[in-house]
Amino acid sequence: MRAAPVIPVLVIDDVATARPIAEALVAGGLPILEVTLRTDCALEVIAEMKKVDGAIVGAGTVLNDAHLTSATDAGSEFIVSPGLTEALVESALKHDIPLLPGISNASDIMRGMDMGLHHFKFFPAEASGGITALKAISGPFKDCRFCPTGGINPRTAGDWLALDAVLCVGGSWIVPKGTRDFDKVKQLARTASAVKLN
Ligand SMILES: O=C(O)C(=O)C[C@H](O)[C@H](O)COP(=O)(O)O
Repeated sequence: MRAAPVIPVLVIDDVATARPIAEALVAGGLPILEVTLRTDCALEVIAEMKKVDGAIVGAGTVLNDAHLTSATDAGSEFIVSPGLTEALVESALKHDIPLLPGISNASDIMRGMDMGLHHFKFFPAEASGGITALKAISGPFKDCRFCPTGGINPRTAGDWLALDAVLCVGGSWIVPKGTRDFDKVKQLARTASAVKLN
């Protein structure tokens, strides 16, 4: 979560674009890549992106033990989920892989803490009340850190990153769905990696 200010959330449906997209993101200063399991070829995309020097590739949209197992087998180095279940945490412990589960209220955080977690994705960040909500929710949990994701854009990323409780943000804006414009991806990554704290 500290390796880059922005984690690109990727929805890739053409394996042929996996490597050039990963190369563009790494060259643009965003080495942490979250490949969502939202497309049929996502596991192949993870394996392809892992071949790129400097890329740290994980799987997103991981909902259960079966997803986590196949994502780990494909070479994922971390796991992101929109929510938090005991089964998923147990699966991550079994596979000894870092897990960033989604939370959107105090009870979710407390369940996570009961299982030894202190780092969470705040999802869906804007729809859950935005910065005001995260400030209020994170108040009682001084040791917890967050990666807000969902509805964040280049104009608001700096506002989120300025919060002490926020280590990084996630977002899909860096790689528009279906893009083959890899120079543009590099440019968007450069801008995101240099985001100024507002
Ligand atoms: O697929 C998942 O596991 C998710 O949790 C959803 C993604 O994180 C958001 O869809 C990204 O949000 P946007 O940047 O607003 O597009």
